[in-house]
Amino acid sequence: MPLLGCIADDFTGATDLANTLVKGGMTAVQVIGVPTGPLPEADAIIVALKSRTSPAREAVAESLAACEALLAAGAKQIFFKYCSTFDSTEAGNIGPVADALVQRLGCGFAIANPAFPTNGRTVFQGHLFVGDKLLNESGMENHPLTPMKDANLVRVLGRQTGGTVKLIPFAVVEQGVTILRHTMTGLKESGWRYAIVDAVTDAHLLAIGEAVADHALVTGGSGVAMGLPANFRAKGLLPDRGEAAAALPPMAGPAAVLAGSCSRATMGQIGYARDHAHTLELDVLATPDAAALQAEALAWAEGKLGDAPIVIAASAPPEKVAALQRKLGREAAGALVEDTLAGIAAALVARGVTRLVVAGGETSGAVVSRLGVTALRIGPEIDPGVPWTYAESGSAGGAEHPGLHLALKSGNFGARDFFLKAFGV
Ligand SMILES: Nc1ncnc2c1ncn2[C@@H]1O[C@H](COP(=O)(O)OP(=O)(O)O)[C@@H](O)[C@H]1O
Ligand SMILES: O=C(O)[C@@H](O)C(=O)COP(=O)(O)O
Repeated sequence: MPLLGCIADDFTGATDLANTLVKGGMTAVQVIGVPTGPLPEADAIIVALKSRTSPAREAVAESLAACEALLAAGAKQIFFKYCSTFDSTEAGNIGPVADALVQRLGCGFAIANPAFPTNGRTVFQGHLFVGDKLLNESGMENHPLTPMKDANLVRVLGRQTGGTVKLIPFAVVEQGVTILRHTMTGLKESGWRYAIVDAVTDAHLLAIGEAVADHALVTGGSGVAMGLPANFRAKGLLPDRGEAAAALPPMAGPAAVLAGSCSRATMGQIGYARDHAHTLELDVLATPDAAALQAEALAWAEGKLGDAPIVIAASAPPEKVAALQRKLGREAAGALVEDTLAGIAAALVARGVTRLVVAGGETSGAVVSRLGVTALRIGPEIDPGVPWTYAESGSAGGAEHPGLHLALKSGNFGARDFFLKAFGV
């Protein structure tokens, strides 16, 4: 029976959250899509949806279905995971999904906290910073699907929800768990639906995590989940599992990286790979045709597969992304690139690739879905927020595989040498 039931709005976000929970000593399994059968055994189940950019009604329906499955399995607390850069549009989906979960759980109130200080995301006076930049000056204002043009999260969430949003400021958070707990209870009793909670350090997140021990619903990034394993341990529900929580089968076999993220960190990682690995950069604008791009990539990969990773990227700078979007429309442009990379992934697995890094949340959703993977066990962390995961043997995109190691890298996570470091190169 899972202790914590999680609903993540994209696949990299799900592994990021799972990674935090595993580091806190919980076993975690990431389930792909709304579960239809019995859930695997784990302390935390993370249902990975691709709902960040889908129409709000679909995102709500899928999230509620996931919530039902987690509650039916016995989950004691529900966590709604979204991006540490609060990726969303004016229409949602953070507000609509959170509203639906608050209503389903009958809890009236939930915190909203995307902070992840280790990766430079902090919230101060309700404003989200990425490093020393406000969110809307961090590059996220150019995101292909969810451009973030306002750093004031009280305002951003306020536009997406039918409820009300209040700030719990730094000065309150600094006072620690007891004051935080009272403040949250007070807000709930006064009819506020959400509190954006400031957090600048891990110590703040641990205090917030402890203060929400008895909340039916917690919403946020993976950072605020840091404090949750200790709550279950304090209640005598979680044994000390130590490093065993992150054990995966040994890794071997041909390696590849597929990048569909246009975020700054990924663009830097592609730049590094250019000098250190076989790297192909697809020009989607010149050839906006999935079949042709796949044929180009597979012909290029011929004879290059081995222990050192090959890197195939569709990523492009903002002006090229904008040009493709003008030509095809925003959604169709994203879908074309996702379809291209998903097809390449399936073909590479059919050619024996068993270790795969995918850069980008939407991209990971497309790739993992095409591979037909249904569950990922979470293993050791490569860089903050990005663990190796393992999918049991099965058939991926029509080809049998002996088990796949996958690392789903959030667009903006990872050091510059991530694509090689992940494989120990
Ligand atoms: N060259 C390109 N032109 C237009 N869109 C692109 C291009 N390369 C990637 N994309 C799209 O940009 C989106 C990036 O989103 P995602 O994979 O979630 O990355 P991130 O993790 O950085 O948010 C995807 O839908 C992807 O298909
Ligand atoms: O919280 C985060 O930043 C990540 O877990 C996440 O959700 C990233 O999404 P993508 O940038 O779309 O990969």
